Amino acid sequence: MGEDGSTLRPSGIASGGNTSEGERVPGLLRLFTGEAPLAQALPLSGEALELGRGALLGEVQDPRMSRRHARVHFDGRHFHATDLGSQNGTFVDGEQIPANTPREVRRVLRMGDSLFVPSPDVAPLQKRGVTLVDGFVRGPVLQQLLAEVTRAAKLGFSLHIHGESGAGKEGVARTFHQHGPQSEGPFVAVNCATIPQGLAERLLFGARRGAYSGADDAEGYLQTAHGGTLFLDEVVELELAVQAKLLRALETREVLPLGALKAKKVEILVCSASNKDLRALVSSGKLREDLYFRIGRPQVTLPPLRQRPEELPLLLQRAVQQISPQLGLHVTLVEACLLRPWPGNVRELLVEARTAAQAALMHGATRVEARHLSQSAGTAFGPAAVAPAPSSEERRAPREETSRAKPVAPEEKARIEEALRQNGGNVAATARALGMHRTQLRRLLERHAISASAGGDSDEG
Ligand SMILES: Nc1ncnc2c1ncn2[C@@H]1O[C@H](COP(=O)(O)OP(=O)(O)OP(=O)(O)O)[C@@H](O)[C@H]1O
Repeated sequence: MGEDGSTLRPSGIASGGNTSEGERVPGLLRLFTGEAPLAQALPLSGEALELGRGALLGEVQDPRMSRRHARVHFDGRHFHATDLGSQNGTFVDGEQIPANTPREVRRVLRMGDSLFVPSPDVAPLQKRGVTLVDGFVRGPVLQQLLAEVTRAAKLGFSLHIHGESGAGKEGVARTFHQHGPQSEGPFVAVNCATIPQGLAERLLFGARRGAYSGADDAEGYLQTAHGGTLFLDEVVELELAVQAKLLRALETREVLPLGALKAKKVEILVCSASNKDLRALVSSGKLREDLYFRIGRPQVTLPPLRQRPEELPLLLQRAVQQISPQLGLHVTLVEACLLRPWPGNVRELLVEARTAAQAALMHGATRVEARHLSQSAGTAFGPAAVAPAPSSEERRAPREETSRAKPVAPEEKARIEEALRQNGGNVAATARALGMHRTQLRRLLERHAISASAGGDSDEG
């Protein structure tokens, strides 16, 4: 696995020398300056940090910051910022604050062209930075999770990945495969939620010619994954009878295709994923307990993008540059994105960033600004019915994020209907255009009582 050139090396300032290994170091993460993503940890030495152009910012200075710009104070739970009479102002969660009046910072602080995110522990960023490996952006949380995944893979275990839709579970599964004992073999990804009912057995286990009228010899996903890794996304969407057959195949390492008399040997590693809590699904009878014991552990939880802000600027930069390598990022775009909850996670962010880049080009801009981002980007689809409840660690919602708690928004419905119309009623294409998974879109269609049949409901494409 190659590491791409643009890794953001960790940088920081001394933390006062009093912290020991494992101790949490509250402070600020400086994630963006000028036009570039950054990975700079600024630990609070004592209770407060005074920020301004000068020594504290290290090598990467910001000419638009005043020499004494703002003070940030941590009271043990919350961060507060006070503007010290700066020339260009201090913005807390998107709003300019008056000078000499402390304001709680929930998510992001803007000074000059720099963005700072408060964090109860800046040590992970200081140690690990943000890396780019095979096009996959990895912040400190993801790096730690992948280290765990790699250990499970090397031991030849199964792995279950829990996380919201679009958070990057497939990328994690690929890392699992690449570090496993069968990395030379195929990686076969199957989204169980999109397998039409009644076809699951044939698609998973294959069929022999004549098994049913018109049946030809066909390999199933399990045979295709022989010698490699089978990634079962949304595994709980399989019917119980199919779950039983899957378990049998995994236990006996043999597959019996439909209509076949003789079983075929298969050697596969299994990685599964779900955005739901598997234990709860076992309790409610939707997942077989014995299958849970076979594939549900060990489990890793991939946090949603809103809990991994370190990755966001680099993800944005890459998405924008796919549209045009000449386009830069404006600080207001990154700030707006850091303020939104992104219920569709990385998938949604990438789609919206590309759309914003196109809008910027249409306006003849050289940098993508917040005004090029669609208003509903990153906000409209929450709280996703499928999203796990926010953990106690989850940062408190800033002003923009309150839209997540609102009941179904009418503009959400209008946006889905418009996207469906533009895509001729094709659910798969519409989901792609909206930056979400088909399953997520289907749930929203149900929630809003929208029929996809207007333009022909098809999953093709
Ligand atoms: N860290 C990342 N760096 C770059 N791209 C990413 C990253 N995480 C996810 N992506 C991209 O975001 C999109 C969604 O990721 P992925 O399909 O892995 O999500 P998922 O969690 O499996 O979603 P679902 O459960 O809906 O299938 C993909 O295009 C993927 O390449």
